[in-house]
Amino acid sequence: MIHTDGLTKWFKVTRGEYVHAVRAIDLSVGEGELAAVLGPNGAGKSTTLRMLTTLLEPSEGRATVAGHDVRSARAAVRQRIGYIGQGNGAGHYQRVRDELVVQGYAYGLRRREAHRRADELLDTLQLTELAKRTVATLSGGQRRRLDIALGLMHAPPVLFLDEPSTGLDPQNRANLWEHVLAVREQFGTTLLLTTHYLDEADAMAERVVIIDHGRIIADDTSERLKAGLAGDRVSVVAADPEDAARVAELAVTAGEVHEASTDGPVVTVRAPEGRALLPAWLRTLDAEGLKVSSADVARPTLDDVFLSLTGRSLREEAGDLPVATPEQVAA
Ligand SMILES: Nc1ncnc2c1ncn2[C@@H]1O[C@H](COP(=O)(O)OP(=O)(O)OP(=O)(O)O)[C@@H](O)[C@H]1O
Repeated sequence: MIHTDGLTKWFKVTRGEYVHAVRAIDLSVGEGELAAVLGPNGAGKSTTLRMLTTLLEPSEGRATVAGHDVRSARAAVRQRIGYIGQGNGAGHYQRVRDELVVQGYAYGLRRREAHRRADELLDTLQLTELAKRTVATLSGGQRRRLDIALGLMHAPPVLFLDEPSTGLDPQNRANLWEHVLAVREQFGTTLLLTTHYLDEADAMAERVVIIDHGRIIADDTSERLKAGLAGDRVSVVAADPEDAARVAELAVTAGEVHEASTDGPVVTVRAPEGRALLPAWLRTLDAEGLKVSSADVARPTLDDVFLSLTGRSLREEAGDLPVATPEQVAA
């Protein structure tokens, strides 16, 4: 549904200086997939989305969405996508249902179809009770749901959402996600969204694309990214700190282990399958007569993945991209 080949964007900032916002991105998202694009501030997420939605012309490379080229078939792409940007699209003084119907007309729906679709979306996004309220009276979470409904009025097969949950409290974020998943379930929509929230991408998206400095640095299921790059963190606390070195040695005999470290009585290892390693490790320790006071397995997070790829934490704000001369951009 979404394919890019060397998709690139640079912006001229001053004479002779450019920001290389997106660098040769190759991405492929299949029909009905839900992919989250994750990355620090300024990584190039919005710029990528804006190229895929025909709002920005790529500097180089190619992209097709729903089978049409974003450069040469902009109108065809626009007919087949919904885009919910970071701003709020709905007018303030219109009633909710009217806003949807007018949007339907803008996309060329006939009266009956626009009304039917508006009611269907009000139902899916649990806005029916608010249908007669003016947009200005809605809460932040309700407005975000209305934005999604607006983006879906013309039944696009692909929906792009740029940071849909930013600014919402945790309860409203969870609620929004329920609705995004319901949309996919009901309409089979392909969804590509950007988010800052690691936990959200982890829990909801089946596919996580991590962008840093305009490049894709990881693209896989969250589970595989975490298992392959970070591994579970397994800790055992020796009852006697003198045993710590021996406890660490025995971890290796219990299963596959990467990086072992000791800190006083605490022995920590990384393991691809922590939940399998820990009982085997404890059995080995028991057989050797070594006493343990506590043990723990922590699943890796996407932040661990980002850290192991870049040496930085995704939770820290990334600085702006350096500007470059045209020669550097070309290189
Ligand atoms: N019109 C523009 N002119 C110059 N530079 C731009 C322009 N638009 C974006 N940039 C720069 O391109 C880089 C990527 O920006 P982009 O908005 O795509 O990042 P992002 O990952 O979406 O960030 P955020 O999470 O903060 O929204 C940034 O360094 C940004 O300052």
